[in-house]
Amino acid sequence: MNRALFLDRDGVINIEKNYVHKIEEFEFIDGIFELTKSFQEKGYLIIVITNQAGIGRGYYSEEDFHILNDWMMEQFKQRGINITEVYYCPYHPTHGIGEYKKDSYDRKPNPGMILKARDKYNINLGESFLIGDKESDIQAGKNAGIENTVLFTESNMYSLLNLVQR
Ligand SMILES: O=P(O)(O)OC[C@@H](O)[C@H]1O[C@H](OP(=O)(O)O)[C@@H](O)[C@@H](O)[C@@H]1O
Ligand SMILES: [Mg+2]
Ligand SMILES: [Zn+2]
Repeated sequence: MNRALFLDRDGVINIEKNYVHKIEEFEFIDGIFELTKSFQEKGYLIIVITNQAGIGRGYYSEEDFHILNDWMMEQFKQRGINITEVYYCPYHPTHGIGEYKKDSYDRKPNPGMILKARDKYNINLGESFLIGDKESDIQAGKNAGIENTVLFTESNMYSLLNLVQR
């Protein structure tokens, strides 16, 4: 079985600026490359799980998301870090427009995205980690059965480097 580091995107990989959807808006958070590299070196898969209701709200398109996402994955790849997969949920239960107005099992705090990754990559959630910037991220982890959850604030990204040694 595999172990994974599940990462929220906005507020953990990049600075949260409300519905970031353009490359020029995207600012990596200090320490995220070191953190993901240290987990990768310990054999963890790096998997991103992100609510992207900005799509459902009509602020940007799925195409916009994929352009930014491809660019983001390339930045990690250039530093020798492999993001196994990025799961995203475009739906919003009340503010979604048309087909995007939906109460989705994938939308955090629901665990849908984590469970899809578990099944596809044979992940032992009990030995995995999740880092999020919101309580709903942590709840999604708990709802999926991940015990090692970390609510991230700017101050402690580097302190997370020793998470794995323990
Ligand atoms: O990677 P994340 O942190 O799951 O992405 C969060 C953003 O999609 C978006 O989330 C929230 O919007 P909704 O309530 O889901 O519409 C807000 O916190 C926005 O500020 C975030 O940018
Ligand atoms: Mg976030
Ligand atoms: Zn725009």
